[in-house]
Amino acid sequence: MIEVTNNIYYVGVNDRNKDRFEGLWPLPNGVSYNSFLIVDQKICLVDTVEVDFFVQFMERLRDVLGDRKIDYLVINHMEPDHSGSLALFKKYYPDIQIVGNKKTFNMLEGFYNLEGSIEVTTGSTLDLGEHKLDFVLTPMVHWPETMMTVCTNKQGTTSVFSGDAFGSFGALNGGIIDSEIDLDAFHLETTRYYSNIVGKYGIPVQSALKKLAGFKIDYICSTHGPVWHEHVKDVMALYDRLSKYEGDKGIVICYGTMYGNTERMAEIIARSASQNGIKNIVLYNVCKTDHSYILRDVFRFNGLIVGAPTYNAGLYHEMDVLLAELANKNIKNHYLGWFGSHCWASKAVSCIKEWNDTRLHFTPVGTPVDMTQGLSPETKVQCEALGKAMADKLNSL
Ligand SMILES: Cc1cc2nc3c(=O)[nH]c(=O)nc-3n(C[C@H](O)[C@H](O)[C@H](O)COP(=O)(O)O)c2cc1C
Repeated sequence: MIEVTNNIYYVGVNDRNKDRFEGLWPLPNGVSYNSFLIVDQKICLVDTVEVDFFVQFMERLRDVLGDRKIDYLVINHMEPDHSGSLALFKKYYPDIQIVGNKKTFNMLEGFYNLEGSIEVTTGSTLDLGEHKLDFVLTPMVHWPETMMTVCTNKQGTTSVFSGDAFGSFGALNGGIIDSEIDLDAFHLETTRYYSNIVGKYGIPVQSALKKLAGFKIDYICSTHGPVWHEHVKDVMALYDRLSKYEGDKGIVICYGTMYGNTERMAEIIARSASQNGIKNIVLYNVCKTDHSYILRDVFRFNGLIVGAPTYNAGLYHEMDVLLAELANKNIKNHYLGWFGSHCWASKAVSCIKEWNDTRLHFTPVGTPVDMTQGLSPETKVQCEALGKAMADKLNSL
């Protein structure tokens, strides 16, 4: 039995089997599906878990409750990694009252042919006895029906059940609350989770943070990763910065290459940026590093330089994929330089420019470098100039 605080129990599970979250994002350290149980005069469960883990989930519930019934199930988020157990769960607890908003109930019917019981909106409350629940609708963080449930007990301790917001990749290996865990592994994974899953929705995240500002929060209980207690302020500050797309000073240099010529350009650009005062520089081969890590670092740092060869009269397609993913995130406040290579008829450099003009809208920096065949002294000078231009720009901010 895992008590988070004052009769709020952790009843989540760990998934160390799945390779990729949403079929897309690698899970080298697994992921947790968190669910919480508030035991009071009325008993309330907040969210469920992925259906594959239903047996462990039921064991955790029974551990806390034995055969007592559950009065309410609050659904903060309908994504199937949290709602997948619902149809089965309802068979074990047929009298449970399902609490959600109008959009939750629409999805509940569509996904599982189930009916909601208590419809809430921002400002609605539910009294459990010693605990009171306040509901806060937070649409598009990161689905339309997403909401948060703020639970305050009579001693004044406030826990926010935040849905996917403030979540992290990584299974919970014994420790549940941040104070029980060495967080080194979770810092970057919280940012990778944010940038890949929530990153497109900076404006809704900002409006959710404003709604939460009225509460003095002691615990943030997300649906993935650690419960935040000692680091509530830090994780909220992180969300504030990331949702404003405010990266730290630094450059992500990302390239595609078949035979190493374009990579050589990237190395020269990186060295020049370093010599001109930039300390945070990361270099990625777009075919080698999973894009989720590149996206994460584009959110962490405000400069991006991309380069790729011309391929069949177009852009080397793995770079096309990355640029499409970046464009989907509506990233603002970022700077872009670019370069490319070709053998007989250049296309890559103009394709990258077109991506930026039409979809990315990063602020262009420096003069793009277009290399023919191999590295010449002139190309080397141009690459150095591009690295310097980005460094100068970021240093001037
Ligand atoms: C399958 C294939 C298709 C290519 N298509 C073109 C092309 O359409 N136009 C061109 O100028 N070069 C083309 N190239 C040549 C490369 O763009 C050029 O050699 C580039 O510098 C390779 O960069 P790398 O050494 O970083 O892989 C092609 C090369 C390959 C292997």
